[in-house]
Amino acid sequence: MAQASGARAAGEKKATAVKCDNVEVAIKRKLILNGISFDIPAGSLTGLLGPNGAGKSTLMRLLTGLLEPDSGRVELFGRPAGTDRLGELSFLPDRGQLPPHLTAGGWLDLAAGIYPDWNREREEELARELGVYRDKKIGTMSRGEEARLQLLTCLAREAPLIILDEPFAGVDMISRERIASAVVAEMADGQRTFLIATHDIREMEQLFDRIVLIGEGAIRGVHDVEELRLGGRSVESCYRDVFS
Ligand SMILES: Nc1ncnc2c1ncn2[C@@H]1O[C@H](COP(=O)(O)OP(=O)(O)OP(=O)(O)O)[C@@H](O)[C@H]1O
Repeated sequence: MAQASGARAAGEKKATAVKCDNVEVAIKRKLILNGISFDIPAGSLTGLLGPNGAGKSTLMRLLTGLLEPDSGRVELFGRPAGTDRLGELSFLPDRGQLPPHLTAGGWLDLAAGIYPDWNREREEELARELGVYRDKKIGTMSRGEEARLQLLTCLAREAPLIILDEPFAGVDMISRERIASAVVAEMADGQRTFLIATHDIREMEQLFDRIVLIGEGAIRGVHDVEELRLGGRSVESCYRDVFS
C-alpha cells in the first residue's frame, strides 16, 4: 500500500481545516453526537475510525453543513460550516448513487459543468489510475467500479477539503490500492486536507497521519500516527485497545 509523502511528510502544518467545539446532535430525540471536540490541521490526512453506528457519517454530514448541530460550533478554515461552504469541500457520502442511465463520460461531463473547480486534466489522470472507462454505462457497473467513479468525481475537484465516507466499501484489494495511491498523489503538495471514514484500518493505516476515534457518539481519542509509532503502537492496536 502506498505511503504518504511530500510536503506533508516534511511536517509543515498550517491552519486548522476543521474545528468541532462541544458539538451535540440529536436525531428523533436520540443523542447521536455528544460533546464532540477535535481539530484537523490543514494539509493532513485524518482517519475517522469507529465501530458501526458510532456516528462517523453523522459527523461528516455535520461538517458539510447538510446537518446542523443542536449545540456547539463547527468551523471550516476558521469560519462556521454551513451549506454556503459546500464549494470548499468535496464529499463522498456513504450511500451515494450516480444516475444509472448515464455513461461514466456523460456523468463526468455533467459534473465538470456543475463544479467550477473541476480539473479536466486531473479527471483524465485519475480515470487512468483508477481504471474508469468513459463509455461504460453506470447502470451496468459493478459496485466497485461505481465506487471508483464516485471517488474520481470527488478528487477531480480542487476543493481544499475532501471528506470521504467509506470510499473502499465493496472495492477489491487492487482497486483499494489504486484508490489509496490516488489519494496519496493528491496529498503530495500538502495543499489539501482529507478526512476519511473507513473500517479498513490495517490497509489504510500507512496513509493516515492522524486518527480520530469515535464510539457511541463521543470522541474516544485523537492521535498523531507518528507519535503512536514512536511509542511502538499501530493504529490497529490503538483501535483494539479502545473498542474491544
Ligand atoms: N436519520 C436517522 N434517524 C434515526 N437514527 C439515525 C439517523 N441517522 C443516524 N442515526 C443513528 O445514529 C447513529 C450513528 O449513525 P452513523 O450512520 O453516523 O454511524 P456510522 O459510524 O457512520 O456507522 P457505520 O460504520 O455503520 O456506517 C446510529 O445509531 C444510527 O442508527
